[in-house]
Amino acid sequence: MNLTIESVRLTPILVADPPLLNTQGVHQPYTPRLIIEVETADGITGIGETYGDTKYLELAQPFAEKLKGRQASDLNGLFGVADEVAVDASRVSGQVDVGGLRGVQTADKLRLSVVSGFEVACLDALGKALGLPVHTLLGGKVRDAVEYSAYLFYRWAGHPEGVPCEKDDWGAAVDPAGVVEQARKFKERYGFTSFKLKGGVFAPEEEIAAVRALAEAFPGHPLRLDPNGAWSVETSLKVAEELGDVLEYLEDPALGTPAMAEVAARTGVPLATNMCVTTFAEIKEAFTRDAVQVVLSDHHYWGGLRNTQQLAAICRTFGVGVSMHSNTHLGISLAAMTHVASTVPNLHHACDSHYPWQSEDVLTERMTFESGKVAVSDLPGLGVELDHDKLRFLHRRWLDDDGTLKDRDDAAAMRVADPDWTTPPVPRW
Ligand SMILES: O=C([O-])C(=O)C[C@H](O)[C@@H](O)C(=O)[O-]
Ligand SMILES: [Mg+2]
Repeated sequence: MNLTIESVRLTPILVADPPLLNTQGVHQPYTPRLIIEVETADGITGIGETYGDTKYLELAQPFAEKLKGRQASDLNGLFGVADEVAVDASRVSGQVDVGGLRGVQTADKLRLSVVSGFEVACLDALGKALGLPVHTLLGGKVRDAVEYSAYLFYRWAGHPEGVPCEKDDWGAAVDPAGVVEQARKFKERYGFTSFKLKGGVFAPEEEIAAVRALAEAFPGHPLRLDPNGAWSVETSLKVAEELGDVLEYLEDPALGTPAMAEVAARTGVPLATNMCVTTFAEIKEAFTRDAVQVVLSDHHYWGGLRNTQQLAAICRTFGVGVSMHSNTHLGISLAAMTHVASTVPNLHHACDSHYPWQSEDVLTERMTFESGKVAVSDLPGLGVELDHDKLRFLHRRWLDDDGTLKDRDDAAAMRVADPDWTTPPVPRW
């Protein structure tokens, strides 16, 4: 068996995205992703997926070059390769990432976000070469299916008039009734039994009313609310008090570890985060201050599936819960998330996934949810197959774009509807 990497193909694409609202604006009609193909000397191809914005592409190109001639099995070596790739300082502000709402932006995190796509592709190739599923390469699954939660968003029925986009049948959700209706559709279509509402969009009272309406419509179902740090400590505490009886956890009510620690000290409602613990360096302060009770891992920016396992082990050591965060992603990443989640013993909360919002994919067969769960594949590698025609079609869309959509910008998308829109200050309420 020859696992030498002979070629690496990088294909940036634009995929349709609905008008999902968050505290910074609204999703653009198309969002960038990068599809990675790693081919071994034996002609085996492994696939991976990660963020597709320019700053990731800039790193992925030199990274891909350095990978040629290395072994697909040399997963630890990927981090050394990443260290050799220079990050343009202007790409990392050290501030919270405005495009993706996933915490501070650092050069290391950018590198890890690229490493993760290659690590998944190498694991897929390795699994196919050995005839083993990715979960076996990760030490073996401890469950046969992984549970996901319905990721509810306030949204418009469609993108603003005149904006080229794909249509969908979800309808608008801008009030409690709309949110409940959306949750019903999620339950009907995918069988989800826990619900997360993306908040920070409307005033807290309106979002409290929406979560109350969900609790009435779905009694006993786990509920979460995530305003992406849009609230002050006092507002966070007020929401926690009003919704404490129905929330499984409150996600990033306030921005940053000090504010989260203050909220956590004064409420019994568990706090989850994908904003203040997003790198290994951030763990110590957050855990010693008891600022968070659940960390939402994300293999994309934590640096891959094995780093996700390491994060889970640290959480287990400190008695902190673990689950999964999601940005817009396609089926390759859902497959990767499912493999790693199946190996984490202490994963006791349903994971987030944007996948139901994505009408387009690059797989020959879409991933499916049964009773809110994705079955863990036992096929070699990730157990999914790339559809090259679909990939070409979505790449063509990326090539044809004039640059407006090549970098995610929720504020710019919002300005199409509201020309005066600027990213709100934090805390917003
Ligand atoms: O905090 C979170 O769960 C996210 O940031 C997930 C996504 O980025 C979501 O907020 C979005 O895409 O608008
Ligand atoms: Mg979040």
